[in-house]
Amino acid sequence: MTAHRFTPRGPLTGRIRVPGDKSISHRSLMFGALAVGTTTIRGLLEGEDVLATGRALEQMGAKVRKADDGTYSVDGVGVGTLLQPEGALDMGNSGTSTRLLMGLVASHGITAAFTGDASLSKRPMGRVIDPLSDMGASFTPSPGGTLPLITEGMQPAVPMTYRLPVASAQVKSAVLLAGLNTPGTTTVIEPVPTRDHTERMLRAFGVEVTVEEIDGEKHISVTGPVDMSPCDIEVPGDPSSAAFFAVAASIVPGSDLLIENVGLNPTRDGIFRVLKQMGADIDYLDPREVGGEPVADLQVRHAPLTGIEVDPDIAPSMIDEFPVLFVAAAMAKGATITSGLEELRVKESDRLSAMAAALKISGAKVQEREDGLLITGSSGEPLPGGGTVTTHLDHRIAMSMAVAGLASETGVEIDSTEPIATSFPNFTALIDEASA
Ligand SMILES: O=C(O)C1=C[C@@H](OP(=O)(O)O)[C@@H](O)[C@H](O)C1
Ligand SMILES: C=C(OP(=O)(O)O)C(=O)O
Repeated sequence: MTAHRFTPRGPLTGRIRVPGDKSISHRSLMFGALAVGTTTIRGLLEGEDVLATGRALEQMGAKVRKADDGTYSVDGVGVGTLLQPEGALDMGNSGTSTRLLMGLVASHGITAAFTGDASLSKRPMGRVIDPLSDMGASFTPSPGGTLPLITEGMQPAVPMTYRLPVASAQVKSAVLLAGLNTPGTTTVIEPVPTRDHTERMLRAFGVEVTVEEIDGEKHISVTGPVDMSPCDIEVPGDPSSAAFFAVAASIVPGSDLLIENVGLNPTRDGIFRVLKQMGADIDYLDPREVGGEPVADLQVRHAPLTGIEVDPDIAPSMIDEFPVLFVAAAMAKGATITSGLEELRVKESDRLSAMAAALKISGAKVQEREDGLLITGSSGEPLPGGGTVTTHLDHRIAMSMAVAGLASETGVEIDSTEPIATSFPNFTALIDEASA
């Protein structure tokens, strides 16, 4: 483990470009593997999670290549013809890889073992095992419904209508991906909207996806088995990565930073809406479309923030951004109250307790509640900093507390910087670049 102290620096200025969106990168590789022919992907995130997806797809017959100019290509095997993988599929730290690939395997006549790191091996897989079992797949999980586990697919699988019991794009996508090779119509009912990259990108690969709104709920259907045509994809910048820099520029005095090419899909942009409600100075420049997704350049200037009560309904559109929002709240004037965040307890770490502990060690006033945090901010005063923060193999805890370090008196030490490569390999280099 490599510990690192993120120390206060000058303002963040200039222009930076964050890497490609993690959710879109996973899906572009998976759908490329299911198409017959060659898909090209520009701007793929080369984070550990996405690379784990790529390796697993290669084990199942796809060919993933990187050209000299950085463009990736995927030679797909076609829906229904994924190959039996020889060894276990090592999912590393990635919940998205695991749950979506379990969905794919579930409707193919193959058996796959899924393994992962200590963090991933604690995360609940019952949420995908339940619906995929109803479609005919069999599972042998570890006690508690966790990894390591074996998925035995069923071909042909049985179509179903599944109402999501938790707001989860991963569960939605797992069922829809199983539906691609299932004869008949598979429908997911989504009471609360979650990120819709699966629906958008399947259409780009030639799949008919219907979305009906009934009594305020979305009914999302695919009718299998489908044929998928290859596609040229451009991956927009990841709003979840941009969020660290939006908060850093908001809380470090004198900052004026342009973050280029940030994805602003309405199912993902909650963090920017909440920061603006708190008084952040964020402008969207040159709004446009990249790869079927809304994108803009974000101009972020330092601004005094005020605590708010965050509407729990916005949570799904910023589910990964709460750790860094908590850092913004710790620097705001007054109290920030969050609720309805039970899902944060089953991410790479228990993000409510990990962030409460990390912020307290750094001198912030935090009260942990069952479903959220109550944070009383410092009114813009730097946090004292000091102790070493435990990141629990969680990239978002590491990067959030790195941002806190930039606005602290003495810096914040992260126990391990390795998890950062999961989603944002050049994070530290970009901090250096923006604060040079
Ligand atoms: O579908 C996806 O790409 C993701 C969905 C979210 O997880 P849940 O669906 O479990 O909320 C999110 O936390 C994760 O980083 C990526
Ligand atoms: C929750 C996350 O990812 P995953 O579920 O794919 O591990 C994340 O990136 O914050």
